Amino acid sequence: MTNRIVSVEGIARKFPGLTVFQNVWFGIERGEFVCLVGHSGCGKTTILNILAGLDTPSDGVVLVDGKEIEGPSLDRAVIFQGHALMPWLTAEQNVAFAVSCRNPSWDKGRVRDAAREALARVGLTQAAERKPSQLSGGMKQRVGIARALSVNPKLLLMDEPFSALDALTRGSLQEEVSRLVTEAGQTAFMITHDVDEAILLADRILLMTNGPEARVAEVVHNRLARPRTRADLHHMPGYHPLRDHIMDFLITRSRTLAGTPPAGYDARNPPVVELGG
Ligand SMILES: Nc1ncnc2c1ncn2[C@@H]1O[C@H](COP(=O)(O)OP(=O)(O)OP(=O)(O)O)[C@@H](O)[C@H]1O
Repeated sequence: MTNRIVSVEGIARKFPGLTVFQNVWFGIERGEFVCLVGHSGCGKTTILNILAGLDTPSDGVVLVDGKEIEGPSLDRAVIFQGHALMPWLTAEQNVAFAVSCRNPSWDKGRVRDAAREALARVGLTQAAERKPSQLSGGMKQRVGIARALSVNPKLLLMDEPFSALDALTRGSLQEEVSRLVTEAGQTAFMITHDVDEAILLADRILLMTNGPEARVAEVVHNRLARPRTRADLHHMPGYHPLRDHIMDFLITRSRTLAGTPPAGYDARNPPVVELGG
């Protein structure tokens, strides 16, 4: 008996004259962190949007807790690349808005306390009264993280959440998300272009071939021990073969494997590679 929370079953996304991806199957276990890696245009954002309920597959279905997705839901919170905060509300009000949508019966005081607690978890207590225009890029993204986690989603979805940030801020936020997600046992799905980010955060990394007609070519199980920190990552036994494998995929195999699948390829069970342990 598995503890599968998300089941992606044979999805495709087609536009007139373009099949972006097809026959994509994967699952996400409860408490698992899954990263999707692939080149621009293979359909990563489209897959995330389908999981969010913002887009629908042309073929196939996505089940969350056994039920087909029917649209956006607070069960599936998204952290976008641009923070998507409401500019006229303070940091606390932005989070409080999500908390009150999730818990319509809560009074103002309870909502405010929950919003403050969520901001405290990302180190933003002092900035609660500031509007987004008075916050740095990293702080805005922290508010986005606090807002997403404040609704206790079944699934946290992240579309390159750190890519617009400078390297230092990116590194500290990656570690913070890693800590928060681990502490909460939060199930997460993230798109990234940053191989070290995927290695730092993910339990499993899905490698997609180049589009059009992209597919999940391979699933890498990341066996590196936790906790992981950016500073230690490249000293950990097993890190280099893991990184080399993903880099080799992105540089060469994502292209050479594109198009017709190799003999024996089973889209429901793409090859699994265990690395890092
Ligand atoms: N409404 C649309 N009509 C036609 N083509 C579309 C539409 N939306 C997306 N596409 C195409 O689908 C493909 C996949 O887009 P998507 O944004 O999912 O890719 P991606 O892998 O996330 O890329 P990136 O890494 O650059 O964000 C692209 O070729 C894009 O042009």
